[in-house]
Amino acid sequence: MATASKVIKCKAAVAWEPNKPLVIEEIEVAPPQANEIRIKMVATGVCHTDLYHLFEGMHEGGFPVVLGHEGAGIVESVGPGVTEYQTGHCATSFSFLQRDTVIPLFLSQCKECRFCKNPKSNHCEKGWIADRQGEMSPAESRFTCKGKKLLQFVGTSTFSEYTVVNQMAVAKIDPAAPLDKVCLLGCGICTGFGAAVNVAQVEPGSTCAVFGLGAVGLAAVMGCHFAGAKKIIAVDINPEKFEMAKVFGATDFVNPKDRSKPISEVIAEMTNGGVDFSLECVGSVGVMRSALESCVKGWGVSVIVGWTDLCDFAARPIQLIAGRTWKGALFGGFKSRDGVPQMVQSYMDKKVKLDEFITHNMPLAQVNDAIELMKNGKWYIYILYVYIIEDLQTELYKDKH
Ligand SMILES: NC(=O)c1ccc[n+]([C@@H]2O[C@H](COP(=O)([O-])OP(=O)(O)OC[C@H]3O[C@@H](n4cnc5c(N)ncnc54)[C@H](O)[C@@H]3O)[C@@H](O)[C@H]2O)c1
Ligand SMILES: [Zn+2]
Ligand SMILES: [Zn+2]
Repeated sequence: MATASKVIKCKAAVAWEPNKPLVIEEIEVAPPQANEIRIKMVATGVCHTDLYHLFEGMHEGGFPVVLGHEGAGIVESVGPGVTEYQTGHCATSFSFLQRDTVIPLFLSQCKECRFCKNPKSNHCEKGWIADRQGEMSPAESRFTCKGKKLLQFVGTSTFSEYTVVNQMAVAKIDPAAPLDKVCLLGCGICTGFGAAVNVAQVEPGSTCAVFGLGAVGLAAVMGCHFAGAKKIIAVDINPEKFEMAKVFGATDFVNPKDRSKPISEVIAEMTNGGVDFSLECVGSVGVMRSALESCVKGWGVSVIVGWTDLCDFAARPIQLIAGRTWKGALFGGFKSRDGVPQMVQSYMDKKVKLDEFITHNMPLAQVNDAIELMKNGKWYIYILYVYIIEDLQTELYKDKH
C-alpha cells in the first residue's frame, strides 16, 4: 500500500479550545505503532458527548483535540503485532475491497484483563479510560498540526479523514455492512439499546420510561420494544421528539413542561405505582432522581446512561430500601469488540433500525453546522465524508445501494 509506513496529510476538524467553532485543518497522521491500526474514515456521527467536551466538560488538559467517536472506516495500514486485521495488497483502486472494514471504539476490550474475562463487566482496564477519564483522551496521540500535538478524543477522533487506534479498541465488522449507517453503532445506538437490553434487562410485558429522546434515548426506546415491553413512556421537554420515538416503539408521551406535578407522580398514575424499568438518557442529575422515583417500589430498576462528571447526585435511601435498584451503564454494557459486530449483524438481519436515526447528511466541512443542529435539538446528526465516499462508491457500494 503506497501510504503504509508514511505520514499521511489529511483534513480534520480541530477543536483548538473550548467553546469555539471547530477549524478544518490539514493535519499529519503518523503511521501506526505496535498494536495500532490506521483507519481511513468513511463516515461518522455526532454524539452529545462531543458537544459536552466542547462546551461543558471544562477539561483543561483536553485541548487541542480532534473530536468524533462514532465512525466507520477501512483499514489503511497496521503496525507490528497486528495480525487479525488485513490491509490487502492490491495496488489498484479496487484494493479497498480486500481490506477489513472496522468501527473504532471509545471503550477497549483487551480480552485479557480481569474485567474483560468477567462476563459481568465491559470495563476493560487497559484502555485510555482506565487512567485518563478526567481528560477524556489518552496522553499519546498520532496527530500533529502546525507543530502541535492534537489529542485524540476518547482514543478515536473520527472527525478526521484518517485516524490511528489501538487494536484492542477496533471492531472488525461484516464487509457488506454500509459504513454510512453502521457508524452509528460506535456509540449512541449501542449505548441506549444495550442499556435497556443488557443492563436494565427489560422483560416482555413490562412497563418502561425513557427520559431524553436524543439518539441514545431513542435507541433505549428501541431496546425496550425489542425486549417486548408493553408500555414504553417517552419523556422529553422537546415535543418534536415524540413522532420519532413512536417509530422506535414508544406508546405514551410525557412533556414535563406541560405538567404541574413531578414527573414521577405523573408516571405513577399512568402505571399503577411506577414503571418496572426506567432509563435516564439526558445527563442531568435532577432527571436521574426523577427516573429513579418513577420506578415502582419492590422491583423497579433505573439505569443512568446520561453523562455528567461535574456534579453529585442525590436520592433518599428509603427509595432503594423500598426495593428499587439504581444502576449505571457505559456503552450499553456491551463488551465492545464482541458486541459491535453482533449489533452490525442485527442491523443486517433487520432486527434493529439504524437508517431512521439519520436526520442529516453533511460533508466534514459543515461540521460546525452539524454541531449547531444538535445543540438546537434537531435530533440526530450524521456527517458523511463525501469525498471519500466518491472514491469508494463504485467499489465498496456497487450493487449494495
Ligand atoms: N453512558 C454512556 O456510555 C454514554 C455514551 C454516549 C452518550 N452518553 C450520554 O447520553 C446522553 C444523551 O446523549 P444524546 O446524544 O442522545 O443527547 P441529545 O442531546 O441528542 O439528547 C438529549 C435529550 O434530552 C432531552 N432533555 C433535556 N432536558 C430534559 C429533561 N429535563 N427531561 C426530559 N428530557 C430532557 C433533550 O430535549 C434531548 O432530546 C448524553 O448525556 C451523553 O453524553 C452516555
Ligand atoms: Zn458518544
Ligand atoms: Zn481488558
